[in-house]
Amino acid sequence: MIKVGVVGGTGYTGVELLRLLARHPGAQLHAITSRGDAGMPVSDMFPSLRGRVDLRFVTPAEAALDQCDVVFFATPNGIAMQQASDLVNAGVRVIDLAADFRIRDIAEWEKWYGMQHAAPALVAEAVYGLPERHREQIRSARVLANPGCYPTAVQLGFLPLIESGAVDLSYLVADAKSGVSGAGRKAEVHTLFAEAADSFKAYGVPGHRHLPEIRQGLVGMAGAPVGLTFVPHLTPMIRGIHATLYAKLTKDVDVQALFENRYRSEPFVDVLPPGSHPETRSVRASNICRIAVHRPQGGDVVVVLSVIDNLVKGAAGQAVQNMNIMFEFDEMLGLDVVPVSP
Ligand SMILES: NC(=O)C1=CN([C@@H]2O[C@H](COP(=O)(O)OP(=O)(O)OC[C@H]3O[C@@H](n4cnc5c(N)ncnc54)[C@H](OP(=O)(O)O)[C@@H]3O)[C@@H](O)[C@H]2O)C=CC1
Ligand SMILES: CC(=O)N[C@@H](CCC(=O)OP(=O)(O)O)C(=O)O
Repeated sequence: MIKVGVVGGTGYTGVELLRLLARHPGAQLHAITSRGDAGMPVSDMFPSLRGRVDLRFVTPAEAALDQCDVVFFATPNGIAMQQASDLVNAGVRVIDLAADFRIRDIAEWEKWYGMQHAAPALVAEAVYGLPERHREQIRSARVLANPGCYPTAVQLGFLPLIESGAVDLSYLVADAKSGVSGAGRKAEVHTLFAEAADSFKAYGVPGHRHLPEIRQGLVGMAGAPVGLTFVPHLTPMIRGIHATLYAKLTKDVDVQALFENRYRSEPFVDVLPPGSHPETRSVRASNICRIAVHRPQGGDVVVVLSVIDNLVKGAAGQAVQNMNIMFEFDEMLGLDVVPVSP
């Protein structure tokens, strides 16, 4: 049984971690932090966890995180980088759900995140936790950079095409839509019901902070520069990401077979039969990414549809999947959840 700490247990990804960890047979919750709600029983804030989590929130200072085997940071960007060195030096493994360790180029990270990086040396050793690509490195990671939600859906959708050299790397398009929980639980005007419901909009078109993360991943797959256009949208749903990806084929390949072969042994990627159109609700509350691949009218444009639950495969579920790999548990332990439908 490993001892687990969660920093930021009152946020959307934090409570999703608690939901998954509470039923994980190899993990014991040791401390769950909140600065604003320290002292409150976790199950008072989240009645869904009554009988499952009997801890109270504690402040990060009270949490004795150095007693843990692993600490998850479900905090805003810029928090984990301040505490990770001390934890790693105390023998604690760190899984950051924020972006502090995702971008290898420190100057690039500082440009997009608007702050100075506090732990550049740890960025150099951190492992990017997309298991479908980096499973071997994840096993021994001391600092694990859990991928962003959009980057997970987009990279899994492009991966077979780019690895096989089947597409024109100079013109890749990712048109992605997210539910409102992607913006977190903190109060903000643009996520108010009257602002976000019954409406639909793009944002971040000139540049979103997930652009450099996705580009870094695609360049790693290709071993060459890529030209990527990424446009995120906010949709009036709570959970889910739907990424529609476009690329131009440079050779005549059976794209269905390409995807099926690449993901045949992946427990959390489901390649749907030809002609399918995956819905976000088909992955709701699960760690599954469902993918369909099309060549409309048999042309040379390939269209990939990739759906995930942003809070699960896009955050807490992938983080638990990474924990399972790091601690040599079965990769599906605690994650064999049937999606909720409708
Ligand atoms: N929502 C999503 O779909 C996804 C989110 N992420 C990333 O995961 C992280 C968490 O996101 P989300 O759960 O949505 O965020 P929320 O805003 O919902 O929650 C943030 C949590 O962090 C705590 N917190 C805030 N500031 C600090 C601090 N300075 N020190 C310690 N704890 C702090 C808050 O509690 P308190 O203030 O009481 O301490 C709260 O529990 C973010 O970096 C986000 O970008 C990644 C993928 C998807
Ligand atoms: C709908 C919405 O606002 N989504 C967030 C992205 C989700 C997120 O929290 O980003 P990370 O995965 O990098 O942590 C945004 O666009 O900023």
